[in-house]
Amino acid sequence: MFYTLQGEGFHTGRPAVFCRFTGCNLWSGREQDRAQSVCQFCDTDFVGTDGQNGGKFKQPADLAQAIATQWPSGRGHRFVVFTGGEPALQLDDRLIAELHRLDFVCAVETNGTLALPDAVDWVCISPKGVAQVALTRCNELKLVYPQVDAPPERFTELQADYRYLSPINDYREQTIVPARNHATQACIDYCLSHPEWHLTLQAHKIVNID
Ligand SMILES: C[S@@+](CC[C@H](N)C(=O)[O-])C[C@H]1O[C@@H](n2cnc3c(N)ncnc32)[C@H](O)[C@@H]1O
Ligand SMILES: Nc1nc2[nH]cc(C(=O)O)c2c(=O)[nH]1
Ligand code: SF4
Ligand SMILES: [Mg+2]
Repeated sequence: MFYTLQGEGFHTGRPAVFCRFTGCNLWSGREQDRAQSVCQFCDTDFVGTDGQNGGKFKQPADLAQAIATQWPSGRGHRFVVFTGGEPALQLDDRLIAELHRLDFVCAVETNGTLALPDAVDWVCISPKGVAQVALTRCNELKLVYPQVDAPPERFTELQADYRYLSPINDYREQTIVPARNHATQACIDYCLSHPEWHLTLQAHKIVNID
């Protein structure tokens, strides 16, 4: 868990507590499994619960309280982003209810393959490779581009208020993003010829924050 600025998509620049769940249904998180996985470009270490402010929380209220502790005291505009790993494996109605009680707006970053609690306030789906997207609508669709098995045209039926292309980043580089590499140029070209798609950059990597 960490307090930072949302670096991607619609809410870029917005202060948020990030709560990163362990585990994913599309990759084990082990390097030796990466090449055989459905999702092969993940830039994130989601193995274990020993990360920054990590731990195991038995009750939803305990996790909600730990999240609230991250927020600057006496300040409103509370916003939490559930990510991972794949948060849909663990997120449930009780946790969302506890966070709503604590006045948090709840967002989720998901690969879209699994159902989510209805009460989540903001859903960002980021499809991966051949994995079938099970959700039918979202607030934002944030497609990592290019992906041979997941071209933008595959998602025309998926309802989304906003559609973003996010240049695929070399997973070996956690921080530095070249100003304009091949993937970024490909995103620019696609957006210019398909104006319903907007470019988003991983701003946190550019400015080197969490
Ligand atoms: C680590 S994932 C966790 C949430 C969820 N499992 C998912 O895939 O959306 C968080 C975000 O990082 C993006 N991401 C992961 N690896 C990336 C990479 N190499 N380049 C660009 N975005 C990446 C994902 O597409 C997703 O939008
Ligand atoms: N600043 C920042 N913004 C982010 N947006 C999505 C992230 C993620 O890993 O889910 C992420 C992240 O790890 N850091
Ligand atoms: S990007 Fe998301 S779906 Fe892909 S391995 Fe990472 S956590 Fe899993
Ligand atoms: Mg990230």
